[in-house]
Amino acid sequence: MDTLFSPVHDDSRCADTPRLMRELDAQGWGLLPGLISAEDCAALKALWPNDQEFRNHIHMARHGFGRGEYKYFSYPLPPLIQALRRDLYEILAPIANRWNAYMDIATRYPLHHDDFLARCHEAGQVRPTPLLLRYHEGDYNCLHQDLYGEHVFPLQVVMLLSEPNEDFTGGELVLTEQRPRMQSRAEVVPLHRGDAAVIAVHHRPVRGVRGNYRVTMRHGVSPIRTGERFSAGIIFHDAA
Ligand SMILES: O=C(O)CCC(=O)C(=O)O
Ligand SMILES: [Fe+2]
Repeated sequence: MDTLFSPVHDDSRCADTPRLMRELDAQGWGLLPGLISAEDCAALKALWPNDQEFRNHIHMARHGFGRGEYKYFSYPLPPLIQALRRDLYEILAPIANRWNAYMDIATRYPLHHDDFLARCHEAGQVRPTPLLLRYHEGDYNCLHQDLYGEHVFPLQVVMLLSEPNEDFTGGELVLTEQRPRMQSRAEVVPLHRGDAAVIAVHHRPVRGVRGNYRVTMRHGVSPIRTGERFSAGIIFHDAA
């Protein structure tokens, strides 16, 4: 899985960082097309039955989260997930800091993930949050926010590991945003296998006539109509 490094370190990918920033600022989410290879998608899916890779197995229906399953990885994370979590954090921390400045939130994020994790761990948020998700026909993921304690990194990454219209139909990643005193707006994120979306965890800044204001974001997955859909999530804060 060492090949997993290449996308983030590839120059063409780095050159896309300004585009990612523009997308995030304009809509609260942005794409990282082809972040991981088809082989890496297959390797991640193949981890599903390996219980020693995971700390917890959640059946979403039992908690009212929707229908389908997910598993939180344990430490040490698989090398690909570990590398992506560290490298993507470094790309996203400056954006997160700018967003907090726009939203008048005092918190600033260190530029390296290890330092941010140390902050989480000191506060008792020590459990790893990256996860692998599996959905079958009829499964779905209710709109939610991945908050796991006081410390929150405001951006997260969702990687699609299956190919729409080949491996599954339906099952779209859906984002909603709720603006003060307005009705909610929904958007579908177009992903192919190997693509990732960077999404806001709970808030994003929107420029208004009287300055910036805070919009509440949620994400979920629409029902899978046919087939099997795998995804993986990278959340940068750890859980209490
Ligand atoms: O399956 C998906 O696309 C969404 C997964 C999710 O909720 C997450 O990674 O936090
Ligand atoms: Fe989520």
